[in-house]
Amino acid sequence: MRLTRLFTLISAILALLVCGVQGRSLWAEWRQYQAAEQGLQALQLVAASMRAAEKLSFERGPSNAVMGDGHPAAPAKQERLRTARNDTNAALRQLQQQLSHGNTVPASQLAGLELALREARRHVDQLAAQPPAGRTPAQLDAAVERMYALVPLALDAVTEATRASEQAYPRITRLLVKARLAVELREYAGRLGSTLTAPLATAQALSSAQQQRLQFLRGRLEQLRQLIKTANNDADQAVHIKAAVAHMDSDYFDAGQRIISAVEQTSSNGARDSTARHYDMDTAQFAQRYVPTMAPILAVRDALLQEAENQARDEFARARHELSWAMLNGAAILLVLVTLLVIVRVRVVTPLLRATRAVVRLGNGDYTPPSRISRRQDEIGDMLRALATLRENSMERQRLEQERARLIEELKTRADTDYLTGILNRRAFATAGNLRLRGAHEKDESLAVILFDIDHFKSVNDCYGHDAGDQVLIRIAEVVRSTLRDGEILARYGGEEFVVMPSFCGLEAARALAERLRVAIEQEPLTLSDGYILRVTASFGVAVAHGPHAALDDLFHSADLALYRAKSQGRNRVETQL
Ligand SMILES: Nc1nc2c(ncn2[C@@H]2O[C@H](COP(=O)(O)OP(=O)(O)OP(=O)(O)O)[C@@H](O)[C@H]2O)c(=O)[nH]1
Repeated sequence: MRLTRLFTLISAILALLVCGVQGRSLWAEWRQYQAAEQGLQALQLVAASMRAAEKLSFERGPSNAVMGDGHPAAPAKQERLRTARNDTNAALRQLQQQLSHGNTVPASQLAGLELALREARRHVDQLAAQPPAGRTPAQLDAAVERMYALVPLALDAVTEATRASEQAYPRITRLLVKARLAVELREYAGRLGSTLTAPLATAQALSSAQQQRLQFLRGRLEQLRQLIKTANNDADQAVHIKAAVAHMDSDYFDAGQRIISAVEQTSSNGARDSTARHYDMDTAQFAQRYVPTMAPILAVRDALLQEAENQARDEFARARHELSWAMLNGAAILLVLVTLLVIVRVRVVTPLLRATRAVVRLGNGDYTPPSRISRRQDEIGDMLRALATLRENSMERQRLEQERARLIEELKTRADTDYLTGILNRRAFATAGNLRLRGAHEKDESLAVILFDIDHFKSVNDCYGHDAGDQVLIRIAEVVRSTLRDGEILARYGGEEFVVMPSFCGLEAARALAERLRVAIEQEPLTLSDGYILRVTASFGVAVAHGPHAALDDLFHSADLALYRAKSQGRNRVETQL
């Protein structure tokens, strides 16, 4: 696999892994954050339902007052009932709104409560519309019971919501339970007071059923009080909760209960149940004194709810904080990863690839210099510099090899070339001659050799100097060369002696060529460097070889004999072998 592809693959896998881990952790934090948000909403819902329950509890007092009054009831009592109902309606509306905003509890759960409330109010209004004599105790009890049943309905409507907030914030479960216990306590305290309403209104002693009810309610109240006071965790021992509980103890369980006991005492003072009792207060005065003592119970509820809300808000803030951190953390890790990958790519992979390409180019003999020289001080920089050195060395080696080849070629040329005239020397001619002789054998052709020698050359040297002799030799070679055609070999055989090997031909053709050369030399005026013009002649010996056994030396020997004859017969002539 190519390095770039491997790097891309590794980068992708790493990015996926990191994104996966970060995404998982972010998802968990997000779920926690959402649960905390929902739990907070549910908690507010619980508080709203408890306040609605409180208003329903309050409504009972004015309802009882109207049912216990004449017909029509006193306007002040009617007004109090209207206000209480409006308060209840407002509290229920608020609860309804919160239910419809939050997703935790369907708003339809309030429908049962609203139906029961309408029914309870209808009964209250029906009884109030009748003259007091027409209101039977059973009807009154039924109306009161209907009102009693409303509070649990209100509390039950948000049971689901309570669970949601408990799930989100398990630590505050006890606080919510105790807040609900406080609501119940307030409810039972109200019922305790209501139990005395009839005896006070009729100035009668408490019936035994009423006394039993009082005992039951007192027991229940004490039970609830102890449950609220039980220390479950640090949260419900918060200072303001303890202060609220202490206030409830002194105001309700002390002062409030004394009011109840006083009424009870007066009731039990008479000899017979049927005897009229002279209570120190009527129902209104009783309510005026007793109802305020119940207020601290709701203060306990509020303190518990407040503490629960504080803790929930802390948890929510913590969840939000954790989520922000997780997001920040994830972004930072991704940023670091991307930066690292970019650094590795830019600082390692790309230079490596560039170096690889450069090495491949070097291997192919391409010595194109790099676009820029690396100034890096790390290992990659060392490698790139080593590569530059390798390139320079390779270039130098190539240059040396080219020089060597050129020198070899030059040496080869020099070894085959006559230093003075530039034509082939005797050695090269022997090589070429033997080659051609073989060709002649193969083609069954004749091969001729023309040997010629400048006449009286010694006197040229003697008269004009050795340099002039050299110039004559050079010019003679030029003249002969220009006379010959391609394929006809010319060489300097030694001293002032030259040899020509024409293309495959017979003796006559060779003789004719020798004659042409003789005439060309004879007719060429040779101008020396100092201005002298010389004319020289040459004598020619021609020999021909044919057949498979011909040898170059024999051929030369024959030509030499012919040349000798030409010299001896007067020079400037052509002689052929005999
Ligand atoms: N300048 C010069 N002279 C050379 C060279 N090679 C040989 N010679 C001279 O050529 C001369 C040859 O002389 P000889 O062999 O006596 O022949 P010749 O004077 O040409 O007389 P014939 O051949 O009999 O006509 C000698 O003086 C050599 O020194 C050379 O490369 N340059």
